[in-house]
Amino acid sequence: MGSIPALPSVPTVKSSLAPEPRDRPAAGPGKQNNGAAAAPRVGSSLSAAGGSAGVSDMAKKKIVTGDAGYILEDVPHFSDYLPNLPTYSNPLQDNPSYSVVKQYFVHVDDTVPQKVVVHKDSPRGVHFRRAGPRQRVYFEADDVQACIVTCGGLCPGLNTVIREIVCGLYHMYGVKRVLGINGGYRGFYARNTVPLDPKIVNDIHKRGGTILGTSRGGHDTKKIVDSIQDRGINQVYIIGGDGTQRGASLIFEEVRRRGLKVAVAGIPKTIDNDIPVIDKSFGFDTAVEEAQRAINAAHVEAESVENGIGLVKLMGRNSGFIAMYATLASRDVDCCLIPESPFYLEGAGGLFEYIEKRLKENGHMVIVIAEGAGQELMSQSNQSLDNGKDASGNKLFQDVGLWISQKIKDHFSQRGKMGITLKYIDPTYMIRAIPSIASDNVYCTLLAQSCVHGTMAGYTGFTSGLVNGRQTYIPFYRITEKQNNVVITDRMWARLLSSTNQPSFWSPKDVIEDKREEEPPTELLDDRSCCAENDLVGLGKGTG
Ligand SMILES: Nc1ncnc2c1ncn2[C@@H]1O[C@H](COP(=O)(O)OP(=O)(O)O)[C@@H](O)[C@H]1O
Ligand SMILES: O=P(O)(O)OC[C@H]1O[C@](O)(COP(=O)(O)O)[C@@H](O)[C@@H]1O
Ligand SMILES: [Mg+2]
Repeated sequence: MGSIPALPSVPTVKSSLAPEPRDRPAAGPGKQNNGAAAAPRVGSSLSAAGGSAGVSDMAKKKIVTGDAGYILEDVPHFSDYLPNLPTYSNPLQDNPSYSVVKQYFVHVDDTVPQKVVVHKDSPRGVHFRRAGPRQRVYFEADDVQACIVTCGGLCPGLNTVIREIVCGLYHMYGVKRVLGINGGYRGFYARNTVPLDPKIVNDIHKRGGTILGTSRGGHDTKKIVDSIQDRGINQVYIIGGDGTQRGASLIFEEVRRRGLKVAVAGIPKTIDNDIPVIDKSFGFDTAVEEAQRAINAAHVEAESVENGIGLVKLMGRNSGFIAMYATLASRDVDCCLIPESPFYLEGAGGLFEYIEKRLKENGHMVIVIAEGAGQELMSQSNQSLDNGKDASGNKLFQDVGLWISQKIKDHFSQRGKMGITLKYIDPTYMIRAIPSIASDNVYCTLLAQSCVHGTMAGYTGFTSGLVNGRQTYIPFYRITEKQNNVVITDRMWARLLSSTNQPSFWSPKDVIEDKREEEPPTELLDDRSCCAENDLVGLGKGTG
């Protein structure tokens, strides 16, 4: 964490766990009731945020420390760089739907722990600011000009998030002016905008894709912030994955450098579930559900012929979560191959040996492979193949499904080997393009509403995300500094191995080396207990 200089003006205060009274008086003139002031000890680390690409020294960490090793990785707030802004009472307190809710406003000291499994003497550890409505807001409804942009690859639920931002702003805060930015980041400066209101977005959650369009590449910070200024935009909602959040961080820094009262907020999107810290990304459950259809088809094809093999490729560039969860859910899969678990084809303990064994035992088998699996094997066997990068700089992969199908066919066509029939199914874009299922729709709604509450309350430079079942505000650098990957020395991968009976392709020595991992990844289903009062009970949580 490095040394955290204490700010002399902020007294050391013990956190109170008492709920914030509903009728707590408004902050007086010149005071902002934004939560940061109640923090025990606040520091600002001057180190580059996480050192990740695209995040400069300006992205200062806002760290608050407290007793017993408590650390709050806080998010920026207008009051950090725009002193004495006026605040207003939250219109939700007069909203008939919400005004009856007991303790509707989030207590200024509420934070959410990153780790919920602790030992008696372990430090309290890292926390994130709890998301939700605050008593005081930094915008009057008529002054808000919001905009929404979607970037990167498609993901089920994008339209739901758009819908719920528009409806949340409109119905909860009375905000009427919301613009859609067309075609991703480059839309800020190269395309026309579209006005959005609850009527226009009413049915869009039933459609796949994004009504705003999306793109890769085209992030030009200066042009984007110029456009934000020219259009009088003061709330920017950016929906996208790791690359998008890096871009959002740069926009936030430039906005702050120019001293603009513009809230920049991200909503994490990735079908691959490769974003760290958060419990899971929206659209993931939909993807796992839809993958079942492809796996079922592969299974039907395989079991209908002698020595049938059904092979399904699923998305997952660097993280094999979809493949792992689709496999665990299906129970028809005999082998799951993911980028995090290197495998080999020939010889003892290799894939070919396992296929032969499985076919002899069962007469057919199903293999699921994530698109990023086996890339090193492919480049070894054909070193000249380099597919280059996409417009965002993401490495483009060769089709591992086609490659491995051919390898398996070649192997079993050798003299003396058993004859096989292999059917290869690539449902990847079909999975990505469908509308989100019900549970993802609820999740999208909470993410969008949390984001709206945060920007209205003057927070900026944050991503809204679910941490241990609670909605939180997470600083951009925590989202972009690393990737969420399947940890193959965790219980979840062991569960998969025991359900498929596939070889681990690992020697005990490899496993010992991998145990040097510092921090466990976020997992959708793990052994963490689920508290009854969770913001989203049951979502992504199971007993394992
Ligand atoms: N390091 C970066 N700095 C600024 N913008 C970035 C960066 N990486 C990606 N972007 C922009 O974010 C958008 C989406 O990125 P991409 O990697 O394609 O998808 P995702 O956000 O889903 O990971 C693109 O418009 C791209 O230009
Ligand atoms: O063909 P495209 O649209 O460039 O995207 C393919 C990639 O997009 C993904 O769905 C992930 O996209 P993001 O990084 O945008 O979330 C990968 O699974 C896949 O490799
Ligand atoms: Mg990405």
